[in-house]
Amino acid sequence: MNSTAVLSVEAMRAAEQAAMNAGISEWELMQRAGQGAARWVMRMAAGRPVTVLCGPGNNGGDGYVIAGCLHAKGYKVRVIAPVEPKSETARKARAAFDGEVMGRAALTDPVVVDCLFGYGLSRNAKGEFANLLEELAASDCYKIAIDVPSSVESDSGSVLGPLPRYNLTLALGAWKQAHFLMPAMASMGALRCVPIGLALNDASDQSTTAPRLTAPAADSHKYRRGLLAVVAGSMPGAPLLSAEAAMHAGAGYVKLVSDHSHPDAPADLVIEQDLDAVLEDERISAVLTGPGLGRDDEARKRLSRVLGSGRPCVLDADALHLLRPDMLKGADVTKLCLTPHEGELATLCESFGVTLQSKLDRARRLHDVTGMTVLAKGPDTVLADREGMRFFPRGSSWLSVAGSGDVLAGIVASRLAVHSDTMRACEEAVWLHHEAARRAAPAFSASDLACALIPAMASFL
Ligand SMILES: NC(=O)C1=CN([C@@H]2O[C@H](COP(=O)(O)OP(=O)(O)OC[C@H]3O[C@@H](n4cnc5c(N)ncnc54)[C@H](OP(=O)(O)O)[C@@H]3O)[C@@H](O)[C@H]2O)[C@@H](O)CC1
Ligand SMILES: [K+]
Repeated sequence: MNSTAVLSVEAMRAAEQAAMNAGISEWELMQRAGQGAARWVMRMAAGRPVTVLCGPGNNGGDGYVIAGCLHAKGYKVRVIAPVEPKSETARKARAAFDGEVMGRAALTDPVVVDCLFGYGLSRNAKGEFANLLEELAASDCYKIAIDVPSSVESDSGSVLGPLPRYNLTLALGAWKQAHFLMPAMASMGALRCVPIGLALNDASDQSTTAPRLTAPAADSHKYRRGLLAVVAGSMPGAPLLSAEAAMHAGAGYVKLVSDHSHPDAPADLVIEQDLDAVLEDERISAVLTGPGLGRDDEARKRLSRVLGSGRPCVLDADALHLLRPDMLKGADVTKLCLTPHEGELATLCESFGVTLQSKLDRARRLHDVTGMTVLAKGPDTVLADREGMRFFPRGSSWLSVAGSGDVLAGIVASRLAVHSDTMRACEEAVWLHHEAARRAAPAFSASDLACALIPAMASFL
C-alpha cells in the first residue's frame, strides 16, 4: 500500500540509508524504483516509442533501469544522456543497459521520460540540460517526470530551470514536499507514488486523504451538534459569508454576533448583538472571528474578549493582523486555529518573530513558537500542527475568488464546533472547500461556493 509520508531530502536520504543498513542495497532500491516506474511508463506508452532523458545522478540511474525494462518488453526505446553518469550505482545501471544511448537528439518520440535530476538538483539547470528541458516543454509528447520534474527543487517546490508541463509525475519511494507546493505542483500532472520498501511509519509529515464525516448522533439536538458564534465587526459581508458556509458544514446552530442589520441574511441564521451574553452561553462550542472584524480599537477589544472566552477558536483575516503574543497569555493555544493567506502569514511571522522565508517553514515555525494550529491557505495549502505538517492535493484554481477565504474559515469553525479538534477541523475544511469548488459551476462566487458545500458534505459521509 502507498504511504502518505511526505519527506524532505534529508529525511529521504535517511530513509534510504536505513533501508541500506537493513541490507537492501542502493542497487536494489534503484531496481525497485526503476521497475515500478517502468510499469507506469508502459501503461501510458501502450506500445508507442519512448525516449528516456538520463542525468548524471541516481535519477539518471533510474532512467537506465526504466529504459532496460522497456527494452526487455520489446519497446522501441532510446536514452538521451548529455553527460555520463557520475554516481557508482547509476554507472552500474548505465552499463547494464544494452540499448541505444545518445548524447543529443531531437525529441521526436511520442512519450518522453524525464530522469535528468531528482531530489539531488542543487543549482540552476543550464546548458545542455536546460536546452533539453526547453525542447521538452515545447514538445506535444506525453511527458513523465521521474521522482520530481528535473528543474524542481524537492524541498521548496521552487523552479531552477525550464519547466515543462508533465502529464504524469511518479514519486519514488515517498512523496517529496515539492509534490504539494507551488509553483512546482502546477506542472506535475497526475501524481502517483511508486513504493520501494522504505520504512516510513515514523514520518511526521503526511499528505491527507479524503476525510470521513459522520452524520449527527441519533439523539442529537441543535445545541449538541455544535453551536458556533461568528463574531463580526465593522464590515457586514464577510462574516455573513463565513456564517452561511458554517451553516452548511455540519454545525447544528450558527449565531452571527453583529451590530449590522443584515437584510440579506437567511431566515435560519440567528443574529445577536450582545457579544458578552453569547460568549457566556455554556453551549457555545466554537467561535470564529476576523472576517470583516476591522482593525481598530473596538475590533481589538472584540478579539480579546473572544480569546478570553476560552472556547475553541478560529482566527482569520483582520484577527490575524491584530493578534499579538501578549494576547495569548492564559489562553489554551491548542484550541486556537489560524487560517492565514500568504500576506496574513507574513504579518503573523512579523508579530511572532518568525524570520523564515518559505511558506512551509513559516507555517511550521509559527506553530512551533505559538502552539496554535496554522492552516496556511492558498493554491498550495499546508497545515502545521502538533503531529507535523499536513499536505493536500491541488484544489480548483477557481477558488481564487474574493470571499473564498471567508468560506474556508466558516467551514473550519463549523467543523471545530462539531468536534473541537483543531487539526481535524482544518483537514476536513480544506477537503470540503475543494469538493465544493469541484461541485460548483466554474467562475463561481463565494456565495455559490458556500451553497455547494451542501452536496460536497455528501461526498464524505
Ligand atoms: N539513493 C537511493 O537509494 C535511491 C535514489 N533514487 C533516485 O535517486 C535520485 C537522487 O539521486 P541523486 O542524489 O544522485 O541526485 P540526482 O537528482 O540524480 O542528481 C544529482 C546529480 O546531479 C548533479 N547536479 C545537480 N544539480 C545540477 C545542475 N543544475 N546541473 C548539472 N548537474 C547537477 C549533481 O552533481 P553535483 O552537484 O554533485 O556536482 C549530481 O551528480 C532520486 O530523486 C531518485 O530518482 C531511487 O533510485 C531510489 C533509490
Ligand atoms: K526527474
